Amino acid sequence: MSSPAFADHGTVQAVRDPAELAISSAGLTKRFRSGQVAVNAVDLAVPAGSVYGFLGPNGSGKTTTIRLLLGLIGPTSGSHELLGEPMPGGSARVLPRVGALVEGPAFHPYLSGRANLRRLDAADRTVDPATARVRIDAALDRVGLRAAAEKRYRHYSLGMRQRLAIAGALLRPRDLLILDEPTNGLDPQGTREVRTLLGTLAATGTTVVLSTHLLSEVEQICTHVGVMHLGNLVAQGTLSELRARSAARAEVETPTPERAAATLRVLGLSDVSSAGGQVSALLGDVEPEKVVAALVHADVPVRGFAVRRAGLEEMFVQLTGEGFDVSG
Ligand SMILES: Nc1ncnc2c1ncn2[C@@H]1O[C@H](COP(=O)(O)OP(=O)(O)OP(=O)(O)O)[C@@H](O)[C@H]1O
Repeated sequence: MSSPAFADHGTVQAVRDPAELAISSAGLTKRFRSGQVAVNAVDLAVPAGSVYGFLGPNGSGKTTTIRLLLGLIGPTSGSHELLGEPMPGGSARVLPRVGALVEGPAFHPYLSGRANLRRLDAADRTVDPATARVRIDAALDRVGLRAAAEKRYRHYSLGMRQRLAIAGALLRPRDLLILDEPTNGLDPQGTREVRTLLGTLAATGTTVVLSTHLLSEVEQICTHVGVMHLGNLVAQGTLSELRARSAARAEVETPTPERAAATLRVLGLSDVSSAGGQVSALLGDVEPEKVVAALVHADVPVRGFAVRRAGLEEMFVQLTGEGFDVSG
């Protein structure tokens, strides 16, 4: 399976076999009546079998995109496919294979986890009530709640509550799970529980898409990432592709920063900045050894020289102009 190339402004550059994509969209756009464009020409490419982190600051359009994908709202323009089926035409065939957690299900606090799932299962008219117990037990097993199944929901920890919500989405076998901020509001223990669960689900071949505003979450559990900013998909691909794309900077430590900065500019380096005894600039296509030679040639005393690649966090800041919450 080939990997998608990074898109500079929301376009997927590599042409992929659509059959390998669990989700693909072309020009998906949502303009609300207020005139606000919440999702702007988004071309998603979510490879089958991936754990795809849909990353962006609050208000960047993640939830609206997920609602569009699930057909909960219609697009202003653009199209998309889920599991190879065009939507909304293929809804009846494809939606039973898609589990989603957008607004968590309303669980009854005084009922047990099992009884809550029973109610949820009974609301699905398309399944055979005679096999409910098997389905519910299997879902409880998958989220590790079998032993706590008879406990009342109100006695569940936050992590257990979220795992029960995921169990609700797993009452049928699913090929694709779409989860909106599944760890939002959880304590560290609950967050760990849910992340571990998502890893387990992915290991069984289910494609998992989760939206998050936490870069660390993407780094810990995702294979792929799509970055949203102001309704635009500003980058998409594997984590290693994103890392490889991050810009390299040359850093020079010198007692003559002004002369060093001038030399770097002459060589064609951009974004030259100087602070203290340190001069830094984007390398671009210039080879580091050429930079060192030019500095020596210009009689710049070089006390230290390093080439540093921006970390993912710095890169996201460059892409979105915003810091990401790196905790969690
Ligand atoms: N029904 C609506 N009508 C008008 N504007 C909306 C509607 N729903 C969302 N928006 C606006 O669209 C933008 C994107 O919102 P969205 O909820 O998709 O972002 P998000 O990335 O999921 O953020 P969050 O994590 O805060 O939910 C926001 O500015 C929001 O105010």
